[in-house]
Amino acid sequence: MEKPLMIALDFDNLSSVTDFLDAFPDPSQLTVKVGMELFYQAGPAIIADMKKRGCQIFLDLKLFDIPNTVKQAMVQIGQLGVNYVTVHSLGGSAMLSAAKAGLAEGSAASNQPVPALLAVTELTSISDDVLKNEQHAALPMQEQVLALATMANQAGCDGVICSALELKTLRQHLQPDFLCVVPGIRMKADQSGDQVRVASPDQAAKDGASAIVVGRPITKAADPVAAWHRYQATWQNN
Ligand SMILES: O=C(O)c1cc(=O)[nH]c(=O)n1[C@@H]1O[C@H](COP(=O)(O)O)[C@@H](O)[C@H]1O
Repeated sequence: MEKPLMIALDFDNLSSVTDFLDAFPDPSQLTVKVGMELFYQAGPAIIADMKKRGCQIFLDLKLFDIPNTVKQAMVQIGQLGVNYVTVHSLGGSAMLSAAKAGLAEGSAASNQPVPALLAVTELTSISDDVLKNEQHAALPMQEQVLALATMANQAGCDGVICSALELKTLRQHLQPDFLCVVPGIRMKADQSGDQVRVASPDQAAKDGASAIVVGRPITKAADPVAAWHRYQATWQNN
C-alpha cells in the first residue's frame, strides 16, 4: 500500500477546492488535509463532500484546551468519519488522553472507525532560536520533540506531527508503527515560505516518515496534478 501524501487544502473558498479536486482523474486516490481555514468556512459539510469523493481525510484542527473541552470537542469530531485528527502535545498528557477518550466515544456513538490521533510536537515553522528565546524551552529541538512524542505515545496517541529533521531521533526511540507525519516538505525549486524545518520528500522517506503533508507547492502550482505526481514520485520511490 502507498504511504499517504496528504495534500493540505488550505483554500479560502469552496469553489477553489472543487476546481482543485476535479482536475484529478481519480480523487479516491488522494489523502486530503482539511485545516482551520477551510473547516471554519465550510464546516462539517466539506467532510461529507470529501467522503463522497472517496478521499482519505485528515481533519487538522490542532485542538489545545483544558482536557474536558478537548474531550467533548473530540466526541463531535469522532462522529465525522475522518481518518486522522490533530491535537497540540503542549496541552499535556491529561489533555491527550482526554482527546483519545473523546474520539473513541464519538466514533462508537456513530459507528465510525476511530481516527488516528496525531499530536503536534513543535511546529515546523519554529526555529531553534524561537524554541529557546520565545518558548523558553529547556531542551534543544531534537530532545524537545522526542520528549513531547514520548509523552504523546504514553498518553495513547497514534503518532505525532514533526519535521523531517527529528525523524531519525524519533525512529531510534519509538515503535515502528508509531506514526510520524511530516509537513514542511519542499523540493529544491520550491519556496519555503513560513516553514523553517524543511526537507525534501525523499529525505523524509529515507529517514522514516509515515506520511508527508504538502500544501502550497501543489495547490499553488501552475499544474497541481503534475506537481502532485512529482512529489509522489520522489516520496513513494525512496
Ligand atoms: O499539523 C499540521 O499539519 C502542520 C504542523 C506543522 O508543524 N507544520 C505544518 O505546516 N502543518 C500544516 O501543514 C501544511 C503545510 O503547508 P505548506 O507549507 O503549504 O506545504 C499546513 O496546512 C500546515 O497547517
